[in-house]
Amino acid sequence: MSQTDIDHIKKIYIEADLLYSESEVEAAINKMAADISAALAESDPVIFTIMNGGLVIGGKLLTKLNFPLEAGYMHATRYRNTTSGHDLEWKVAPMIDFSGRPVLIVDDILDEGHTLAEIISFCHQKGASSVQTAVLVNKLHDRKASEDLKADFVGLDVEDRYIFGYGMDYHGYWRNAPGIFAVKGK
Ligand SMILES: O=P(O)(O)OC[C@H]1O[C@H](OP(=O)(O)OP(=O)(O)O)[C@H](O)[C@@H]1O
Ligand code: HPA
Repeated sequence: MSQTDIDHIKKIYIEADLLYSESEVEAAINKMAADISAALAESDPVIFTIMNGGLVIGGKLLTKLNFPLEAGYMHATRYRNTTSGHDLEWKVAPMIDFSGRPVLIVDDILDEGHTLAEIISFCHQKGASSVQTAVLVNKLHDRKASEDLKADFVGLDVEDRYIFGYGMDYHGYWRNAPGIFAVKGK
């Protein structure tokens, strides 16, 4: 990246609005972990993190789930480091056989929901006994892929703006931002 581009990326962070501080996000993750444990502890689930955005929430959740489970990842992308969605592109399929087992999909954000809807249908096709979803953030708007599309476990609701931090990127950057931020003017 050129210096001008990096300067732009720095400016995005400096000017962004903080929606949830690190401690607020951590509290939400603790609550998600407790709810997931209560629901899944006895069911021998397979937990798949969706890369790349799920990287932070997947890792943070896993060590708080104190019961037997298998963990893996899938990589699918719809935004490809831009700020608007396209068709879903599969990059890495799951490597753990989950047929006949409950699956929990973990991702950073449920925005329009096309990504989760496709992944849920893929897991059913491949024989999961049940498919549940956990997202750190649900974006509030009326553009969901279908009206009844909701995640089973949600950390926080966010307003209808472009957000980054805790795994969510702005043009590939700031997945590492320690809080949930909204881009100024977006
Ligand atoms: O609800 P949707 O409108 O489908 O958007 C949500 C998806 O978009 C992001 O992934 P992205 O395609 O940006 O890839 P990334 O995980 O590599 O950032 C995010 O991680 C979700 O998987
Ligand atoms: O608001 C967003 N931020 C980052 N990644 C995303 N993927 C879908 N929506 C978003």
